[in-house]
Amino acid sequence: MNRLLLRQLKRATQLEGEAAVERLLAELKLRARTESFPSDMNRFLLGVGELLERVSASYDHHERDVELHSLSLALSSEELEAAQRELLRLSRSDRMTQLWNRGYWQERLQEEFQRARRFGQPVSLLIFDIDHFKRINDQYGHPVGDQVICLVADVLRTCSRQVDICARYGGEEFAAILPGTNEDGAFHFGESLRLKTEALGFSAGEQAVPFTISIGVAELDDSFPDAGNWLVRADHALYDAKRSGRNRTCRSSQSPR
Ligand SMILES: Nc1nc2c(ncn2[C@@H]2O[C@H](COP(=O)(O)OP(=O)(O)OP(=O)(O)O)[C@@H](O)[C@H]2O)c(=O)[nH]1
Repeated sequence: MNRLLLRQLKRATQLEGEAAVERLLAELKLRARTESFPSDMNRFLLGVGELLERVSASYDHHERDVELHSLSLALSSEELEAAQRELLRLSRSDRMTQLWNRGYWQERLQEEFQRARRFGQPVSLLIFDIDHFKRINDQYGHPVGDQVICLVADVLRTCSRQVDICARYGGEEFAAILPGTNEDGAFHFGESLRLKTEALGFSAGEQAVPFTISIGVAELDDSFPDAGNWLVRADHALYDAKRSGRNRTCRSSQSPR
């Protein structure tokens, strides 16, 4: 409604906005019914009253429309944000196991390296792979190999803490960053993963499919120049575990440098 009219209304009724319009309507209706008003004036006032009511109803209707549209806009922006979050999660996940993928894990490795250097907290790396996995594929077929990969991923997921950053590093190889964990803790975690995996007892049809994992752990220490070197140290420990007979956990600190 135009501002001049609203100002006049306020002056006449001592009220503002909707309350002022309502007071005016009530007043018009009352006066239009009194005998002292000439009948054509009555009709005119009733007409003005109806017009004002219609304008006010249509205003309410539009206001409701605006509210509904704002609500649906808010909803669609929420849906958009949820879709973006889901896309981001997918771009960071490994399709087969739902663990983090190698690319995202490597980003986190850099971050955790910087964080540990900055705050001096212990942090360890754990790398492991399934022993003689090629034989599992060759003997039982690729789909069984895939199932074994998923079972090992489940063991890793269920044994790890919420703060641990676990990934399928590639093929049958896995990696985990363990914040706040020293080498003893990482070794202990590795051993529990290894024993749980060994005890899984998976079978393909009638045939039991035994499988084990070999693990290397490395706690970050001041002598590692960068995150890449830290990874190499854990990899060396994994290599030691393979070389010394598989199905075991080896520590980087005990690897020949
Ligand atoms: N089923 C399946 N096989 C895979 C996948 N990714 C890699 N592989 C296979 O995993 C096997 C890994 O073989 P190797 O690197 O020789 O290792 P390994 O046989 O486990 O031997 P060690 O590690 O020395 O104990 C290869 O045959 C790959 O084809 C996958 O997603 N699914």
